[in-house]
Amino acid sequence: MAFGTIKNVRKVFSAAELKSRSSEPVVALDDANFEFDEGELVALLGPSGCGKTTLLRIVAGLIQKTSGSVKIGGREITEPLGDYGFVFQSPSLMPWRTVLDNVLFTMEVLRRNDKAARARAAQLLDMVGLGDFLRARPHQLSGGMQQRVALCRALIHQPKLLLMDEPFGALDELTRLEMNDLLLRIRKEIGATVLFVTHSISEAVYVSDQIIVFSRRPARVATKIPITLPYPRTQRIRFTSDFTRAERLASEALGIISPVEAEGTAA
Ligand SMILES: Nc1ncnc2c1ncn2[C@@H]1O[C@H](COP(=O)(O)OP(=O)(O)OP(=O)(O)O)[C@@H](O)[C@H]1O
Repeated sequence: MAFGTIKNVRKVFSAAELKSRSSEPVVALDDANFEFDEGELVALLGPSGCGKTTLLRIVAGLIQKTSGSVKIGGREITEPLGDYGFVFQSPSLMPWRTVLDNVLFTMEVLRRNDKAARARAAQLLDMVGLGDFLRARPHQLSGGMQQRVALCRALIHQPKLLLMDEPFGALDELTRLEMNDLLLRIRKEIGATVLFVTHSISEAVYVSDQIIVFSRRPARVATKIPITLPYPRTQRIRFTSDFTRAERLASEALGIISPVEAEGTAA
């Protein structure tokens, strides 16, 4: 049985939720359907405003769906899911706290900030290459380093599910490539299941096992693209025909190129 099942999920933001009397309801998601296995990394790709963030928030139980079913680990999500980590586009670190204490924040909220938690935080920070920055403050770190701290904060309580909302979207390209490799390495070591929202076709192909391509709002799943590129993946894989084929399929699904054009290009 699949670890996660998204079935006929629809989300309409009512005029009341929009906090404006004159607003029309917004259909953010219309009949989203897909499944994923435990340990899988699923990239969610789609045009801006098509409801990707909304879907992550529904999966986390932070907002209610209008209809449909979301099951994680066999359980229907009707309230905030305890066992998940969330990484946003902005690292949102607390500037007055050290790197270590930012990571431990999750454990404070869970009232599990003990010696073992501190040891794990230090171990995670070491794993992402920040072992020498435990006592640093966020302003002393680059954007990529701050996002590594945010990743450790999301993983400190060993969640089964990691939700990532354009986590590397604000980084320069080289840092982003590095973070893609870091994500692949961390995921191998930790074994979490990941739902990963991105706007980047090549990032989606590089990091994922499956790409779910959404149509324009109201979003439906346009295509599911299995990514069968072998592991371990290194940047060189971007220059293989299997990689460019997956990019082409995603570009077609997004309507960036037509299938006919794509055939012409390939010839
Ligand atoms: N809390 C909310 N109240 C009302 N409407 C909302 C709310 N959150 C999202 N929406 C609307 O739902 C639609 C989908 O938004 P969402 O942020 O999920 O899209 P997205 O695909 O993540 O976009 P992007 O890629 O630009 O981040 C948008 O039209 C947005 O205005």
